Amino acid sequence: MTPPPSAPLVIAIDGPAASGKGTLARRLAAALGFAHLDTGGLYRAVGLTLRRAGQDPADAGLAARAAAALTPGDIAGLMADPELRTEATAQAASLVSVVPAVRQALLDFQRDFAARPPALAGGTRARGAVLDGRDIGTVVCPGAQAKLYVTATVEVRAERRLKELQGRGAVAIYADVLKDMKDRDARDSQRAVAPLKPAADAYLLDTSSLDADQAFDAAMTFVRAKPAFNGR
Ligand SMILES: Nc1ncnc2c1ncn2[C@@H]1O[C@H](COP(=O)(O)OP(=O)(O)OP(=O)(O)O)[C@@H](O)[C@H]1O
Ligand SMILES: Nc1ccn([C@@H]2O[C@H](COP(=O)(O)O)[C@@H](O)[C@H]2O)c(=O)n1
Repeated sequence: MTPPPSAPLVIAIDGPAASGKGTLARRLAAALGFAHLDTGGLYRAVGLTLRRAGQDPADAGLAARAAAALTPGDIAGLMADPELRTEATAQAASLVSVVPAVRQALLDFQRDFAARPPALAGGTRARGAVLDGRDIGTVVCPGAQAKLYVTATVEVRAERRLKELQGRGAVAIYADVLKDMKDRDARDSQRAVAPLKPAADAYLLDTSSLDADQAFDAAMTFVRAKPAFNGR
């Protein structure tokens, strides 16, 4: 008889904006044959929905209603929308993310992804899931087999975001990007529910002086040393 497929492994990656967690999460997922979920995209989807409707993302009631109404189909569409990646949408996401009912509405989607990761491109079964965000190791997947907290100085992160925005043809000024990043860091780490913070058992990875390859190598060494990942 064929043994049942083993439960998917989960890697939780948290950290502040532009620390490189998304880049790292995508690379780890590709290397391990895992599915990847950018959970920031979910909060951005709520923020963008409100902006498009001309509604204030700081209005807790409207934000909660928008989050509860989002279907998986809406999420897939919004995740592919270029406007999801703008700084205005990032700020809207940060505003809606302080609302407990918004976080609750998005929790099942994230936990379901971790428990039943979707098939990879080509239809291959994913052997696990990598989720990146702010509260994955602490709230969404506290039982994750590997947890990383990726960080970098705010100045380095603002430089990275500036380059990224300019690379996309956006007009951006370093001082504005730095200020937005500081505002978002403060709101994300000081909110009452699920604030940005490392899980007690997370591996702290400061990428301030690491390039993306070096960050990936360090993360892979950490993950492979975890008993659950032996042989992967
Ligand atoms: N170690 C690194 N060194 C230099 N640049 C990096 C590194 N990691 C990622 N980058 C670049 O920095 C930018 C931000 O990276 P990324 O999107 O992975 O960050 P993030 O933490 O997921 O941000 P956000 O939370 O805002 O989505 C991207 O342009 C990416 O290519
Ligand atoms: N698990 C998460 C992920 C994100 N947020 C909020 O969304 C904002 C945008 O996230 P990005 O990763 O795309 O930058 C972020 O600033 C947080 O406010 C969250 O609360 N929890």
